[in-house]
Amino acid sequence: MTDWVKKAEDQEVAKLVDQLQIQSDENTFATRNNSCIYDVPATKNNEESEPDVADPAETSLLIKILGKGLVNTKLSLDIQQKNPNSPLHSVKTFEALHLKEELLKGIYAMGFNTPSKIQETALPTLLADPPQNMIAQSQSGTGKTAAFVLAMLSRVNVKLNHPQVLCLSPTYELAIQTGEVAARMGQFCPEIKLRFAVRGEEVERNQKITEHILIGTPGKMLDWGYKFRLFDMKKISVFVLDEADVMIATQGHHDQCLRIHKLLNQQCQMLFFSATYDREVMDFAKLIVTEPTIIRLNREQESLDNIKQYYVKCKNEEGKYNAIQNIYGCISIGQAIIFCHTRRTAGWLASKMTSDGHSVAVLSGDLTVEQRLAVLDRFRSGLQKVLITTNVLSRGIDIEQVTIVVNFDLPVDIRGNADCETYLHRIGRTGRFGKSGIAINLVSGDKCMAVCKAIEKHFKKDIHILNTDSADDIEKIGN
Ligand SMILES: Nc1ncnc2c1ncn2[C@@H]1O[C@H](COP(=O)(O)OP(=O)(O)OP(=O)(O)O)[C@@H](O)[C@H]1O
Repeated sequence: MTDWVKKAEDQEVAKLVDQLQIQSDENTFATRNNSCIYDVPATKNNEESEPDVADPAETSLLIKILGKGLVNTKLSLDIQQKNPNSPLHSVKTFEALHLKEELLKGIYAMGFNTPSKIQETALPTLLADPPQNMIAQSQSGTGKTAAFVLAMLSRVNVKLNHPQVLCLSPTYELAIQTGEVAARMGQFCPEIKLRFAVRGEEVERNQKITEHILIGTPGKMLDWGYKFRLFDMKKISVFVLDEADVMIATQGHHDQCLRIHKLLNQQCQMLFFSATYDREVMDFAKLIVTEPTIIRLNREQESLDNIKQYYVKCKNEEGKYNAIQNIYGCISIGQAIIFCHTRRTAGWLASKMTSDGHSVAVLSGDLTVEQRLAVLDRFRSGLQKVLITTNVLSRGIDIEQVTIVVNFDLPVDIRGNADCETYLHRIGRTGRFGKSGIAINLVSGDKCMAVCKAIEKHFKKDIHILNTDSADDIEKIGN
């Protein structure tokens, strides 16, 4: 494993992302616009004027890199047992799992003293004999990766020199992240060999792969296992689908994962892990995973209880801008996020505010993951007080210190109706942990007003009118 550890360490993600430009698929090179967001080009392409949305794989990577350790949660677990022969129990210590000593040493060397909530329940099932299938869901940072990596390492029979464990990730960078965890956890097990099955990794056509664990992206895995037959898919005993929601919901990945799944042995242990599962994705997962134990960590309920909500009537975009000018002094006392619908609006607003001498950060979909990290780091460290963004700042990315959220554009679905879930998610960023927060909605036109009213009705919480031309009203926001 030593070479492998070194390799993983050498491939520190920050540097990687820097060199590589994130790709949504190993075979597609996304062309990125690295030019400064403030330079809104004269000829604007469609992407800029369409609603800006987050790429789930990029978001996962961002969340992983931003994550600073285990998220402690008091949320309850929801467990469904499809196989009546697999009694469920939980462990309070890693010793209780009866792991190989070297593996336990690796866990402690990583600074893990006790299992996290999801690990307590998942690990006994993951390590059980006979092997049990699992579909697990819990929010980012709760210890899923560490759990399945431990299962992967503990299942390897080092006497057999062929791949026994496959772990699929949606992107190169996410695969490397998982590999790094495996390398660290297995650092005292030099006999366990791992290999990345990602672009740039090549194997001679006439050679067989002898490593025990393959971590990679679906395309490369299919090439190696099916097209070039560099290993025997039927000999795989553990199959892990990480970021299962992204994998299943992304067309290309979906097909490739299904093909891999079909080539596997019936007895292969199937483990699906994800931070979220849409209903369809969960239904699909249940369809292809036989008798799974399903573990879900109940979602933290975002609430509007601690949030004062306002709306400001504006004539047009300029009117909205004036409203922001008027409240700038107030919003920049703490930290504020301004949400726009499109990259174009975000860019326009940022350039206007910048030219008026305000210091603002911008985060939109045309930035690389590395650029987004830099923007978030600056904002989180308080260097910039105002962050202008789109829906690309999607759920899961936590910025605790936000006190005001401004909806420059109210969130709407493709039919133009109020998107209440996104509204809750956006403004739920403020007013957390019992602190009070403020949400200001800039409303122009009847359609927009109707959206605002629909949101008010949906949550049964008043959204009060705010006149940003009135000093008294503005003072009201801060109190
Ligand atoms: N039992 C533990 N004790 C202490 N730290 C832990 C434990 N398990 C995991 N961690 C640490 O917590 C962080 C989050 O863990 P992990 O990456 O496994 O979570 P995750 O649920 O897979 O998150 P994501 O969905 O972002 O991949 C990591 O820094 C990891 O090293």
